[in-house]
Amino acid sequence: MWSQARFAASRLSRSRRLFSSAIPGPCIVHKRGADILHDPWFNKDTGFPLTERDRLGLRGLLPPRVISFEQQYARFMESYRSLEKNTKGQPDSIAALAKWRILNRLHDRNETLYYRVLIDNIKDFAPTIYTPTVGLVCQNYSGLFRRPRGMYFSAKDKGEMMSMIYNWPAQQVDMIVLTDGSRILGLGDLGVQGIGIPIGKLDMYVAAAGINPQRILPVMLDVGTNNQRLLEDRLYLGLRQPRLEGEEYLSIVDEFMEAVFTRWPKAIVQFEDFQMKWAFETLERYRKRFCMFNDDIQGTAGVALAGLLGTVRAQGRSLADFPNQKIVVVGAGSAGLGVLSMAVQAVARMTGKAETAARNFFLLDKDGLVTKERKNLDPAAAPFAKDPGQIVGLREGASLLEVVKKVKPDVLLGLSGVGGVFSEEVLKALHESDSSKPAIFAMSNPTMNAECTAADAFKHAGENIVFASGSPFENVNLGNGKVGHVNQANNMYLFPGIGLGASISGARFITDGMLQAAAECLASYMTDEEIQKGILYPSIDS
Ligand SMILES: NC(=O)C1=CN([C@@H]2O[C@H](COP(=O)(O)OP(=O)(O)OC[C@H]3O[C@@H](n4cnc5c(N)ncnc54)[C@H](O)[C@@H]3O)[C@@H](O)[C@H]2O)C=CC1
Ligand SMILES: CC(=O)C(=O)O
Ligand SMILES: [Mg+2]
Repeated sequence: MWSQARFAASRLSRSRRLFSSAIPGPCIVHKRGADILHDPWFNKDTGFPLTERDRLGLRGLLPPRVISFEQQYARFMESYRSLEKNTKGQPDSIAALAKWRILNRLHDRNETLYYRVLIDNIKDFAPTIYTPTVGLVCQNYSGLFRRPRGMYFSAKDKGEMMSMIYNWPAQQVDMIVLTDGSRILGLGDLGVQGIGIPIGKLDMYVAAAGINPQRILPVMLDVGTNNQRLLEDRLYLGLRQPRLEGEEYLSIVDEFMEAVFTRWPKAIVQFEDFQMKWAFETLERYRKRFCMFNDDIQGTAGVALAGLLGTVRAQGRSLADFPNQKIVVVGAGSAGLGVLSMAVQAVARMTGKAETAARNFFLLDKDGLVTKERKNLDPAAAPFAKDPGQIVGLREGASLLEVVKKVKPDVLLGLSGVGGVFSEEVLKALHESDSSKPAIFAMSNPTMNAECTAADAFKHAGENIVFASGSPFENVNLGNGKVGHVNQANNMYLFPGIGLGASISGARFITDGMLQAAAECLASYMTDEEIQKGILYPSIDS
């Protein structure tokens, strides 16, 4: 079991790792003078000691006083705290963007200080650099853009990518997060503006897995957008054309993958926020050729499975009881289907019966309960479609309320991207479920797209629930000193470890077995005491 001592040891080794890889021993800077001050990888601002100022041609380019790293750190945190105070009472989006701006400016100026600040305050800053604020940043990216970060490959670069990849200044890249911007969180197609997601994900790699920030690369593959508002926006920074489709689309992704693995054969590519059809197709196309994975399908599934196993324990049942859990999954997209596939594999392993492994799982999409009677049934959803004979009292397309009333599930898990679909009626119906401790996973992002809020879940489904959401909510005060614990069921608990594990083991491919091991490992961190309090995942700052 995970003890305090191990926590402390792991934090220590993580920070050592960060410093040993982020600031490699004999770090040779090939730049001089002002070029160094304008390079966030090497810039120390006023922190350059006098000897370095002489050696690097910086004398006279900085005010004379040398400010230590610790003083710079304290000064930044002071500015941040005063900004926090000054934006209190302002609309949430204004305050959130102000916090993002101050962090982003530091990121653009001095990465060493930025990552130190981020790692030490990850719990406070994750909602800014990651969900929910990163969603707002993507929505407004063309207006917020000041300095480029990462690489942009567009449909106009066809035939050029092999040479373009050598424009990236780092000799070595370990982790790439790639998006085509087609399904950014629950916000839909944001085209080139989706670059904010790879940037935020890679910040988590540095903060949580100690990956060297000079060896990460956020990438936007701009194949156009079908977002009319963006196409009409004269300040939009991406290609103003409809998305490429079919073979034209795939040839762009193929060319990118070939270019990346030619220059960096040991890199790992994480596919992120691709619309469902391309998420599945690219995973199948590349997973046996390159070291890659799809975070929305596979990372999310691992985190959800860890939470589902924790839920069984929270109900006071043995893990062997997992196959008997009745689970309703709302959302048949890349994330929902990824979760179901992994949960079904887990049940099949436990029972040895693959044919009946999906028996207790129910899948709904925007047209309601998915059954074998569904016209144009998506092949990816077919393994989870119910046989009409199996669901007495329910029909094809039954509403969520009907399903919850009839099935009386142990778990209601949302990956629909639709805010509020776990309505008051649905939550009250769950209150009547058979389960000793029903669980609600409102996993869609950002906050406004969550299937329900934490407060509504505890209010309508009762205090005896387990609650998790994709974006953070505050714990809920239930009165009489009782607290409704809010978990953050987000793939951020797994992807940094998947990338780090694949990288340091030199894995050539990322297999289902590795993802399953990651999920089980995450679940095993939790003590019985925590699980009894409804805590399913470790605290973010650990
Ligand atoms: N917490 C986490 O770690 C993660 C959360 N997500 C979130 O999950 C959401 C969905 O992501 P994807 O599966 O990739 O999207 P997707 O677009 O592939 O799938 C969305 C699914 O929801 C269904 N849906 C839409 N309206 C519905 C309604 N009213 N009732 C029931 N189902 C409805 C659609 O039919 C579709 O099957 C997004 O908001 C995303 O942010 C995704 C990955 C990880
Ligand atoms: C967390 C995440 O990957 C998503 O919402 O898409
Ligand atoms: Mg995602």
